[in-house]
Amino acid sequence: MRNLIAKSLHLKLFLLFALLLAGFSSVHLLIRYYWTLPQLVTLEVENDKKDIKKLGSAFARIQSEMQRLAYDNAVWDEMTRAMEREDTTFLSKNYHIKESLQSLDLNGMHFYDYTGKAISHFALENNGEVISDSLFQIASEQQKAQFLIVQSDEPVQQQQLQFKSGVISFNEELILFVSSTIVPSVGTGKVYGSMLVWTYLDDKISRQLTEMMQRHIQLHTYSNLSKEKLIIPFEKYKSYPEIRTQDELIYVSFNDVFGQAQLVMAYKKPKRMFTNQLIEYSMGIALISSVFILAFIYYLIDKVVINPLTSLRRTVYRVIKEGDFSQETNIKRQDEIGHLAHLIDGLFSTVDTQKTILVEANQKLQKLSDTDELTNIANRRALMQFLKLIERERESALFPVSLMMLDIDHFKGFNDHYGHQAGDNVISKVAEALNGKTRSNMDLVARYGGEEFTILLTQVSEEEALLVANKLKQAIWDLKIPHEKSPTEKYITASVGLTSCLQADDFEIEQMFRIADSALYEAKDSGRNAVLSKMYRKHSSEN
Ligand SMILES: Nc1nc2c(ncn2[C@@H]2O[C@H](COP(=O)(O)OP(=O)(O)OP(=O)(O)O)[C@@H](O)[C@H]2O)c(=O)[nH]1
Repeated sequence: MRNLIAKSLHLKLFLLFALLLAGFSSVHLLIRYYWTLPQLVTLEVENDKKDIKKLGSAFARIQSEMQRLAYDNAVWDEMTRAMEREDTTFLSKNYHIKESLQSLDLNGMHFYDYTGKAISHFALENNGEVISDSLFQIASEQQKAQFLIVQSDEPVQQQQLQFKSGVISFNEELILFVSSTIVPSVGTGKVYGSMLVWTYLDDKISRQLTEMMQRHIQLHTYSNLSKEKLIIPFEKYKSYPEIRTQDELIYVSFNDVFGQAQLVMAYKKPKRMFTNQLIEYSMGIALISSVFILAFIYYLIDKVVINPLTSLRRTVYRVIKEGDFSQETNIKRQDEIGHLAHLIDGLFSTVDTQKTILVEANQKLQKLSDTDELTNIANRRALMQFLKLIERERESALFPVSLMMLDIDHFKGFNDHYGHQAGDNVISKVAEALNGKTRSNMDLVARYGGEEFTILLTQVSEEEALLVANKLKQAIWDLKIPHEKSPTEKYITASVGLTSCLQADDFEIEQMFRIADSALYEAKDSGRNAVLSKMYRKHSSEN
């Protein structure tokens, strides 16, 4: 795997992006769990506490409204007089009116003297039925002590107006009450008794609270609720680290006048400003968009950098493999990759030019090494190469093949008489004549050495070869180069030894030379300016 990565830019890039994605996700998760979520949770707890505080205030407001109502009626001189006289008729006529109680959302209105003795009372069920035995009429002394203010045998002479209010339970019914001392209209003085108003803690109150809180508030009795629920005592809600549980509702308990939790208010817990699901979605969306963004960046880098580099690499590889430096990268850009491609094109072009120069130089060198300097015809080396080629390509249609050895007659005498330079000129002229009388594409005229030539004929019969040999001999005579020192002729002449190999299988280079040489020897011996053909025989068959 490491090897694969080391070799591929694509893989490196892919790995880098995978790392980026993993890094991004980790950072996102860390921020989420160690910073965002705790902050949101703290904020949520704060908001829940604010709600509970608001709930407490709303409940207090209901109580203070009842208190105002009690004040409006209790602090009235007419009332003090009626209380003094224990004028129940006055009280009944003015206060014990069903409609006014209902319109005030009250269930009961009671008057007591300063000792706590009930003087007049009026109480209604919610359906409008009069309660004959008012709960407060039959209340115990202990209970009375909680909701009434004055209970001394002696009348209190001078006292400020006083209130008591709270929740109390009677016969498993929860009741909200307010009691007020009855004092003259100045708000202070002799206490004539107490007035008490009360209401069931039921739907009426729940509706009022719902309206004030702008959210549905249910009322429950503490003892009716499952003990598994988290019920937060209103007095302690501030110290609670968490308000929420798995429950749908938040429960807040309020104490009765004895300090016992009696009333529970419940409301649907407000929707979180955040939900885990929302954060999960955001994480998911962030991850998906990151994948897309990284994929797009990957695509861009691939298109802009890696692909052009790959194309460059392929071109360079192909050029090296094929050895054809005339190719181009075909990348036309202004940036660094464009410059690199331009440089590579330049390099290719330089190599191509150098190569051409080298090839030409090699060709020239080849030609030089195959050419005789004096005569400009093939030299012995080229001749031998051609013969070896024939030997190798036996199957080819070159046969029959004839080999002639041609030697200028009495050349020593010519040289001695006319000088070496003149001798050179003769050699050149002879070569030219031989070349002119042979087929350039089928035959080869080579200078074998000194004043000796070899003529190789392909695809000719023995007879034809003999004709050619004679033609060549005649061509030299026809040059009519005077040779005063020749004992045989007045012009330069040559002798030719010839042999022809008809079968490819019989062809042996050395044997060809041997027989042609021997024929030449015999031609010379016969008086020169002669052609002598000798039958070819394979070396092995000769023996
Ligand atoms: N000018 C010149 N002379 C050469 C060259 N190569 C060889 N020779 C001369 O050619 C002569 C060859 O002489 P020989 O081999 O004795 O034979 P010949 O005098 O030609 O007599 P035959 O061959 O028997 O007819 C020698 O004198 C060589 O010096 C050359 O390149 N230029």
